[in-house]
Amino acid sequence: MYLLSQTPSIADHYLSELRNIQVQQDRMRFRRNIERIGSILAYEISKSLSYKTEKVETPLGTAPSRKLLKPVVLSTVLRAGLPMHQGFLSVFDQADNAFIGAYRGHNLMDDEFEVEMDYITSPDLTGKTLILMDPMLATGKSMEKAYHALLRFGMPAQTHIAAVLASTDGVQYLQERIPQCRLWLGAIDEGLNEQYYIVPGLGDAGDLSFGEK
Ligand SMILES: O=P(O)(O)OC[C@H]1O[C@H](OP(=O)(O)OP(=O)(O)O)[C@H](O)[C@@H]1O
Ligand SMILES: O=c1cc[nH]c(=O)[nH]1
Ligand SMILES: [Mg+2]
Repeated sequence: MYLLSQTPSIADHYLSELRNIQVQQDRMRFRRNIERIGSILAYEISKSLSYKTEKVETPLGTAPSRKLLKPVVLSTVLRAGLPMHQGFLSVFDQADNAFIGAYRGHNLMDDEFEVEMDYITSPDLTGKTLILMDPMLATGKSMEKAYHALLRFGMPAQTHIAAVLASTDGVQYLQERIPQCRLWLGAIDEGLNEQYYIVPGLGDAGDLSFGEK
């Protein structure tokens, strides 16, 4: 597991703004900060990927260079994932893209919820590098369900899962159920409240980005 907050950086400043109840009223800044952390995580993931070496022709000669070995597919859970997706896409600009419509459907009988999925689209994933992202990893149910739903589009060579903010429970949930996926996280908070929101967290990332549902 990679944890961005382990090393102090400008990403901490972006995360502090994301959490701040006053600053987060500025929806554009909120989306932009999610996007910026997305780009940083994308860069960190890029260091773990494989590259082929080839020569590139410059106006003055030829230079050795590296190119990504395998195609990357960026996959995002709607809605809150959209700004993060944009941040990843600015790094992996040639990537193909997958989208999953998922939301927490509440069971009226108790406080539990099931993740409802009503839309999924993806290119063939066979042999590719899949990066699945969602800014919030709370219980981990959305991410796990999204991953398994994506497998019907083919088995990726490797899967990376990225989140801006995760809960300890969510991390454990994914590590137990899909240990083959590598986790890339901005920060981890200890708590989950009765509604399964991350505490102290930042609130509802989808609502803060796009307005209340
Ligand atoms: O780890 P989990 O417990 O599954 O929770 C995380 C999910 O919950 C949020 O989505 P939400 O249902 O609020 O939808 P939204 O993005 O449309 O706001 C968030 O964006 C994740 O997708
Ligand atoms: O804390 C949380 C949990 C799920 N979704 C969010 O947006 N925030
Ligand atoms: Mg939401």
